[in-house]
Amino acid sequence: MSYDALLWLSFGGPEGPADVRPFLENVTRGRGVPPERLDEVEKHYLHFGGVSPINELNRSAIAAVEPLLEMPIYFGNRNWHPMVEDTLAEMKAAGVKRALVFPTSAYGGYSACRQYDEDILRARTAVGEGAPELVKLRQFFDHPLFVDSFADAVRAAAEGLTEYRLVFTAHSIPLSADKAAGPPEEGGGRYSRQVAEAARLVAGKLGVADYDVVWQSRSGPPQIPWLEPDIVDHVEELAGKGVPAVVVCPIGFVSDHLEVVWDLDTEAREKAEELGVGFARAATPNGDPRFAQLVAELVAEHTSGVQPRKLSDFTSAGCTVNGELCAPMCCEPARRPQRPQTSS
Ligand SMILES: CC1=C(CCC(=O)O)c2cc3nc(cc4[nH]c(cc5[nH]c(cc1n2)c(C)c5CCC(=O)O)c(CCC(=O)O)c4C)C(CCC(=O)O)=C3C
Ligand SMILES: [Fe+2]
Repeated sequence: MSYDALLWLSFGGPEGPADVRPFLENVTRGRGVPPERLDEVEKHYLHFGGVSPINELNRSAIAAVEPLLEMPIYFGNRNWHPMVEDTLAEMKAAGVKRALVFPTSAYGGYSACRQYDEDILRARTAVGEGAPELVKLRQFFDHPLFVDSFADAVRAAAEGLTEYRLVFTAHSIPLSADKAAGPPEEGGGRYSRQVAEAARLVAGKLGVADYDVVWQSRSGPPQIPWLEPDIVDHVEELAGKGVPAVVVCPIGFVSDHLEVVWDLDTEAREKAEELGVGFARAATPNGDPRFAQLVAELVAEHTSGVQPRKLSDFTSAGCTVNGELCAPMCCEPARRPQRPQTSS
């Protein structure tokens, strides 16, 4: 099959203080995130001048992939400019008929996979007649280039530390969302099981037998259970056990965006320093040439019949056409809690 372009589809982030609130409104529309949490998260963004690193990181990763492909790369986001519907309109105007889509998330689950299908659907609906056909690339949490990149990043972060605990972290999601992750017949938990598998593969590369998998960046009302433990609580627990240092590997993310530089480099690091625990954070793959190779290889699976490389036994998933689901009822969005109506 031939393709005219690659659409790089990401989350998006604000590029100035005035963008922060409207960006957060876009992210949380209809999701039952309490306003207090939004106020809190707004402060995290304003702490960095209202600029998330995510758009720049995507632009530099795209620049690294461009020389490896024989097709142009377009950049579009779910929550902030360039918005994917505008990008798709531009693609149509440029004569693109069929494109591959690289979503900047390695995992399954509603937020990590299915929501990108919804973005594809939304963009194609907005563009209407003549919208390019969009084929999404598969999940890559178990690709050897992804695993190797993280393994080397942990090695580099741990340099000089003689004794440390290796801690993997990924974005928390509600337990109900994790239960609904994957097709129902699989029994749920596709997101948390894939995160655990990626951690196992990286630890295996490093020859580390004992490590932890924890979660970060939870939001939503406190009465709703999310994946635990939280990274900051976990640092506290390790300190209580006398662990001298932690090396944190953000296995759930591909770039050093705000959830990484705030929740890990700021909050978790401050907690570690307060408790006298050494703290080092492994880099995410974004700046590693192997990440560019990974994207090029996922593309080549479609354009030149390259055999998919994967290190786990998980069923390959995520690759669908025009925002279709991977399977019936796959990664159903969890029912959002009803918020009491406030009159204004
Ligand atoms: C699984 C997952 C990933 C990894 C997969 C992927 O990478 O796609 C991810 C990535 C990201 N999450 C990000 C930012 C935010 N996520 C939020 C809220 C939420 N995330 C969730 C899940 C995930 N999120 C969930 C279940 C919520 C609750 C609301 C809802 O049910 O949808 C909120 C709202 C405020 C808050 O409550 O924190 C913000 C601002 C940024 C951009 C950072 C930047 O700007 O640099 C990135 C890459
Ligand atoms: Fe998020």
